[in-house]
Amino acid sequence: MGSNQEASMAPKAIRCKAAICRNAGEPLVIEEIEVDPPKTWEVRIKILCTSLCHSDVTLWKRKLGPVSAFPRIFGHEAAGVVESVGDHVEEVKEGDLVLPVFAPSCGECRDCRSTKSNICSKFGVDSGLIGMPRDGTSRFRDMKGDVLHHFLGVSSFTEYTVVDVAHVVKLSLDIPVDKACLLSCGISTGVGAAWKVAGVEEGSTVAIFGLGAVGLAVAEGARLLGASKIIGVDLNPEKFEIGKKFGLTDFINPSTCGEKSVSQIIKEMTDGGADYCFECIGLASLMAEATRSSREGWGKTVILGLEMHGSPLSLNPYEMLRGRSVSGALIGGLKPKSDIQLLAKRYIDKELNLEEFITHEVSFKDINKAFDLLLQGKSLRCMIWMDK
Ligand SMILES: NC(=O)c1ccc[n+]([C@@H]2O[C@H](COP(=O)([O-])OP(=O)(O)OC[C@H]3O[C@@H](n4cnc5c(N)ncnc54)[C@H](O)[C@@H]3O)[C@@H](O)[C@H]2O)c1
Ligand SMILES: [Zn+2]
Ligand SMILES: [Zn+2]
Repeated sequence: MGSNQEASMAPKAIRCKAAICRNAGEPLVIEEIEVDPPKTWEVRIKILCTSLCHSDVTLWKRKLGPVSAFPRIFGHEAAGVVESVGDHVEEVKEGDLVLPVFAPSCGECRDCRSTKSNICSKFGVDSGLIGMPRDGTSRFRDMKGDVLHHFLGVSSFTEYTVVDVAHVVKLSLDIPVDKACLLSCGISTGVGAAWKVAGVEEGSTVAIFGLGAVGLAVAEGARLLGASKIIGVDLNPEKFEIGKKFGLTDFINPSTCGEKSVSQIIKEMTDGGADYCFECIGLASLMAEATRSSREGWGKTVILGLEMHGSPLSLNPYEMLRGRSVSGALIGGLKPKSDIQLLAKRYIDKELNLEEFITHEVSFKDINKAFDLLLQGKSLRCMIWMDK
């Protein structure tokens, strides 16, 4: 084939619509942008649907620091199809259903080869935080030619995005795309934390601080693993009714506890403290309270919340000496490329409840409504459809 023909077949930049955040905390603006072709090891994805996770909101609000960069394309929970691939990409091809995920896996580093870790040490924790993970540059430009920053290796609030193949999970086409989308972050985080990080056992007691999609996915995971008591803690009383669909058996509203602390009440309800506690809000004070709610001897607390204010966690060492442990996890300790496929299968097999997490749907042009709904505590996940 002549070089002219080859050049004409090579993927070109695409013009499409994206929801851009120009300044921290400001509503997103739908603008036309240009998305570069995928470079070596990269995949260009046509996003079909995306949803809003609280981590988007926390970092959308943040004005300063290394994770803050504007203008930016947020979004990291999505499903799409491969539009084109760069050199060396063999794992996926045009037309495949894929999830872009914020947690990378190279498949070769010490962590990727170990069953004990899901934190790829080749790419590190900040992979793709504001630019492409291998060279730090952007594949997005606005119509003035100015660079738009990436977000968490994904940037899904755009009709087309480019991600590194390390951030791609391939799924079979038999899962509906909106259910698949949920598995790209929040629901995998919660279910994975109960399953892989805590290892919840049959008959055990569980306490969950924060009943958003992540907290309720912990409940769903604990329900599937046979927990006997699943206590939810949330300031929003409406979360008890909805939580029952995911196996919640008890509810505590911290604002109506009177003299007693939440940990005291949990200890009374569980004969000494819950076997497994989870923090799914993002407040250091509640991470400590969750730890105090866990049982002496073997109680384990799993931190999932992204601390909203960057505050440090303060624990009483005497309480820790009495046999408690604390750990944290990204994306529920899952190995994204293999474990998310297992969760998709459990949905197909009608075991894992995904439907009830989608409480609202909006078209892409109304993306700011998804922010309002989450901030008002009305939605679990609002599905944002690109073609509606
Ligand atoms: N570790 C990970 O890999 C990972 C992945 C996804 C999300 N997250 C984090 O998990 C957390 C939850 O995300 P989400 O999308 O479910 O959020 P969400 O906003 O849907 O849910 C948060 C819940 O916490 C409740 N809440 C807020 N303040 C409270 C308080 N002081 N006391 C009791 N309840 C309170 C709210 O009413 C709400 O129900 C966030 O911090 C998010 O950044 C972490
Ligand atoms: Zn998320
Ligand atoms: Zn790796």
